Amino acid sequence: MGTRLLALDQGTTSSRAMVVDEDGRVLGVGQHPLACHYPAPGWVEQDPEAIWATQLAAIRDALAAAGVEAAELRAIGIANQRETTVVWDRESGRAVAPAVVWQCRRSAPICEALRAAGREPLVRERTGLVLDPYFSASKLAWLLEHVPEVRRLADQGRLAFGTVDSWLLWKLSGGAVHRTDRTNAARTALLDLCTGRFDPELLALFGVPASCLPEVVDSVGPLAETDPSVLGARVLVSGVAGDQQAALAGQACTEPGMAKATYGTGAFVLLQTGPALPSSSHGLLGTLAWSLPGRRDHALEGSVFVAGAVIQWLRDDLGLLERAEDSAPLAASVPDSGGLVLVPAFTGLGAPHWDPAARGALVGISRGATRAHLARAALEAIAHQVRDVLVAMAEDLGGPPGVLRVDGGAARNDLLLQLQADLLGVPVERPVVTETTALGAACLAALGAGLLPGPEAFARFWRLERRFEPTTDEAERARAQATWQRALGRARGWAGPATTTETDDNTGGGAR
Ligand SMILES: Nc1ncnc2c1ncn2[C@@H]1O[C@H](COP(=O)(O)OP(=O)(O)O)[C@@H](O)[C@H]1O
Ligand SMILES: O=P(O)(O)OC[C@H](O)CO
Repeated sequence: MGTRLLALDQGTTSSRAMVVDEDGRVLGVGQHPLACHYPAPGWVEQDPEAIWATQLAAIRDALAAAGVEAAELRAIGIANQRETTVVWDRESGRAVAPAVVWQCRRSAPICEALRAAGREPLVRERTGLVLDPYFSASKLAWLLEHVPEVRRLADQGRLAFGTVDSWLLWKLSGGAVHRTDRTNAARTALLDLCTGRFDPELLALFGVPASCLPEVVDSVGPLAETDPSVLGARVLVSGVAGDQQAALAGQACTEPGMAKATYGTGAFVLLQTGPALPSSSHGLLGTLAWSLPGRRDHALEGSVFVAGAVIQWLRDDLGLLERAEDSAPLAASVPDSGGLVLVPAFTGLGAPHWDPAARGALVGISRGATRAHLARAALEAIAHQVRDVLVAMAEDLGGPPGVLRVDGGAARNDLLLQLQADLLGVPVERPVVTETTALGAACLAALGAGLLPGPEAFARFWRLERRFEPTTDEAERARAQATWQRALGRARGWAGPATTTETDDNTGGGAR
């Protein structure tokens, strides 16, 4: 039997696992859905034990589908939803609070207080991020402040904090390893992007005790070994990265200037910048692409909080669709959205607007509006949000990337990708394997196990399936953009103080 790698993709809506061979050929997959809970407006939680149980079940299914025993695996790679904050008791190994999901806005008041105290520049300069409840630090601060058991364990030095990669490493290793890869650590708002270490001043700012932190390690190397009681064998974990960074690897965006967009629950655009530390004056994030021994590559990122999730909302909450894939034919049954504009700011707005108080808006409704128009407006909204990020990137870099590589669940939607190319005026390329995140985790695992010479070799796994060419001119794009900006103005600040003034100017400025 040739080399077998196991790639884990622990996402917001499901836990997936994939067995691949040394050429990135998929031999077996497993997938188990994962529930989100919404206990209050703007709050999003998950059960940490369910994260682990669904991931383990997906691993078992993938191994069975591939006809592979754990003992035959050369290595494991992990990609995970980022920022989501898990806390557990080191002694019992038990999670002691719900996982506070990346989309959750509960810690907005903590960020607001720090902003009012003038601390935002410190966070921005040191971490590359903005001061927003999206990132783990304020979520952890909230848990320490509001959950007595979390505080008590922290005071006793028994509290362990981790993003989902740490939680999975802890579980896979039977509690032997409390580590995080540097790309995940870069999303906590506690890591100094320059030194690659947790920063004491940031820890003090958010009131986080150093004793609860995981050890920060590279994205590749001998990161952990599975406990035999978990999979029935000791297996090396040799690659770990946040899912968007893993997708950047799976899309083989290894040269500076190459960009990808992943359309999952949210949409995440990352542009490779190489060893240079990226900075943005248009509301984008500076982040790590991957951390290798002796080399750190970086990326500019624009994070959109609601993308595929708006299709889920149409399906599960409004009952307008039976399946997510029905959105394409339904939207294609009308030539345009009939004037409807949907701004799906259900959990605020991410890049480049950074408005935690924004909420969803549906404007331009006329008597002739149908569910087909709404489905089309939903797809347009995904494409507009990604365009806003690409416009900000073009402003930061002096021009847009020449092509956008796409992946993720919603990238299966041909109409969405054509709308995207038309709004951007840039070709959009979809690879054969759209499970790019898992593929990227496998690439990192292969690199960490010494099977690949360097990231440049990731290109070996990438093959084009379809290219979507733009069919619009600049004037059409400008008109569509102007309408979208007006609708954005209606959504912004909605959940904030009633005095918030509405503005049609939402483009520049970036992070406040
Ligand atoms: N054909 C489709 N058209 C539009 N959206 C889709 C389609 N298929 C799946 N989705 C959306 O994609 C998301 C799932 O993508 P996935 O990459 O699995 O997400 P995640 O990694 O966030 O769990 C869901 O929000 C779903 O609504
Ligand atoms: O699980 P996904 O694909 O929605 O990704 C979530 C992101 O990592 C959040 O930053």
